[in-house]
Amino acid sequence: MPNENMEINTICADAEASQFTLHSCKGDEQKTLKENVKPNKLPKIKILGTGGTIASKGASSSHTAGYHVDLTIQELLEAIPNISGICDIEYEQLCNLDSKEIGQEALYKIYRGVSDALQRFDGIVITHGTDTLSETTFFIESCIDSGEVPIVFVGSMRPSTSVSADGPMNLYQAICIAANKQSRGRGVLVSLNDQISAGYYITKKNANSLDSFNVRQGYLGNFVNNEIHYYYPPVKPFVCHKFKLKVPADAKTMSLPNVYILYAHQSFSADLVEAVSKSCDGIVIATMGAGSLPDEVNARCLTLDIPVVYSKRSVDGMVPTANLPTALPNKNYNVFASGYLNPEKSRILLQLCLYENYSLEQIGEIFRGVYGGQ
Ligand SMILES: NC(=O)C[C@H](N)C(=O)O
Repeated sequence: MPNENMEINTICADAEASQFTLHSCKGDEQKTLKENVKPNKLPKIKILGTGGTIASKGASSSHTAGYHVDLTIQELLEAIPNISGICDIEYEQLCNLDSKEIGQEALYKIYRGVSDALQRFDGIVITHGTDTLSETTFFIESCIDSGEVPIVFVGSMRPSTSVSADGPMNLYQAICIAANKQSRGRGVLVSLNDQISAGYYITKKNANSLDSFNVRQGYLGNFVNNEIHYYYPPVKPFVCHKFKLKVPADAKTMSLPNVYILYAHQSFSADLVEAVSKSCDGIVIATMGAGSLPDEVNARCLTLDIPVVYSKRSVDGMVPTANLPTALPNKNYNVFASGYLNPEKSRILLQLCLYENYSLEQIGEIFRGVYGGQ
């Protein structure tokens, strides 16, 4: 349960000194205590390690590519400023992978790790590679109702061995964010490069820069010099459909249906789409513009027996339903627009719909929900 008694406001420029003020939230008796006065109860934060660049080492301090995952979550925690005045932590290594290797088994471990921690902790922090971070955040936001407990994902763009490695500061900030009362009720968050973002919307936009995550709907707040500034009151994306992942409690993994992503381009082939459709349960297409595909591809998609989601190559913007092809007579309509979702998030949403055995009609409703329930 969230800690009702304590609100933490960090006020000191010197993080090492850990001079935090602790405000008792009980009625009128608002007291300000220095960190050396032992608080009764600090927020309890669970930290789950999964790997990524944040847990990587390179060949030398000037290398920012070609590194490998080599650090445990304990070693990562040893490299950050003192947090003993902020929260009590417990940590666990779920896996230690570059995020390109995260498949259903690792994703399920993260899901289980978060679900278990929700019962006993006030906040959860997950270290994760940035390449597929937005897929995991979208999956967790779609499958877990976290109530008041913030779930904060964090990664880094530089390996731990590089000059000006960003990992330790990002991790420190993520823990502060998870422990902060203002973060309650905000669902899945991402802490990276001093920004706090919404896990549902966030997307990796730059393959190299420290400011790699930045999307229009994404930023919720800022972390500066130990201060956390949210721009809005607690909010979760109201377009997010919550799925109940029905997996037996003793299962080691889940088995989501196969959904493939195809990237459209000039001369994009209808035969390719049809050939792929024979070996999967659904297709997502990164269309040109806002749902544009050659007429022949549109016509072929409508004849398939599996759902096809039209997403987009462009990082920003959306695919409106008005750009979908017109239904064939006497054939169930199997083509859906992804709205604001990029291809990889559309893939997860379609996988979850298929896992639930939703009908084409229900899948249509879920995807229309992405626009805000139109
Ligand atoms: N910056 C990173 O974390 C990239 C890394 N390849 C990963 O996703 O694990």
